Amino acid sequence: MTSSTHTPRYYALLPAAGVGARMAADGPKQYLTVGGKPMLRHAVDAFRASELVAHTYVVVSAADGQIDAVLPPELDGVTVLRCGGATRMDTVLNALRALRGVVGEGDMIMVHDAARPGLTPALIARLIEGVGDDAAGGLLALPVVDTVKRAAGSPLLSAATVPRAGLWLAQTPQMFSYALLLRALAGAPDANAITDDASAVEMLGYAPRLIEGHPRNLKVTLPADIRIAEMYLAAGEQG
Ligand SMILES: Nc1ccn([C@@H]2O[C@H](COP(=O)(O)OP(=O)(O)OP(=O)(O)O)[C@@H](O)[C@H]2O)c(=O)n1
Ligand SMILES: C[C@](O)(CO)[C@H](O)COP(=O)(O)O
Repeated sequence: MTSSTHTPRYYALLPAAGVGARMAADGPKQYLTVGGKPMLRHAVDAFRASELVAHTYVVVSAADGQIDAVLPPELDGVTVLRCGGATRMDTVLNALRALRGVVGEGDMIMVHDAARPGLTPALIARLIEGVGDDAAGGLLALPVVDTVKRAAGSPLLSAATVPRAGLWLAQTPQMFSYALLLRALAGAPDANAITDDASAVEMLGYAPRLIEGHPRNLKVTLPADIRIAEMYLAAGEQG
């Protein structure tokens, strides 16, 4: 699906209002130090280093007391929005509503987890190039390489093997036009069931492009992920 003669601008939007329950740290995981700086700062710096990105918006909760130390107000190219919601979807939707009239309807929004510190300008460029002018947008993702089991029972049993052909693991950034993403999230039935932006867009009948990402762009979810993220950051490969 292709459309439009409008030349879009590319914006980054980072939901950073989660509590990191699965990390079970002292505070929200986006502020944990990974490879020498806060996790969130790695993600923001990848967008700041990309010449393709017009501006970066970071969305935190109204009560957040740590953001100013990580992203000082004078930092170029970044604006903090204090409108985080109860779910990731709510956080992104609140930010899109706050940006109405600030970004154009046809401009492209790259939504990226604050908890993915391994993003690089090369991966951002790959997403933008891969999506091109496809009106359905697209996302970074990785093909599943392991054998996939369906679990059942207690104790857990391997009830079936799910064919992995055609299965991909969604990463971020996920990129859509402002208008499409707002329509998708505003119309989505259940914020708790929408774990990524692409799933809301799919519900409108669109099929976003899958662009191969890189393992270094993992989401830091569990404590053991910190070491893996640090390994990729130290290796320096751009993805
Ligand atoms: N209400 C929420 C929930 C999540 N997020 C953000 O969405 C991304 C998704 O990552 P995830 O691992 O789900 O983060 P948390 O919700 O913090 O983690 P958990 O589910 O373990 O609590 C993170 O950048 C997180 O800060 C958000 O902005 N607002
Ligand atoms: C958006 C995401 O990171 C894509 O993999 C993921 O869906 C976040 O979901 P989670 O269930 O909160 O980990």
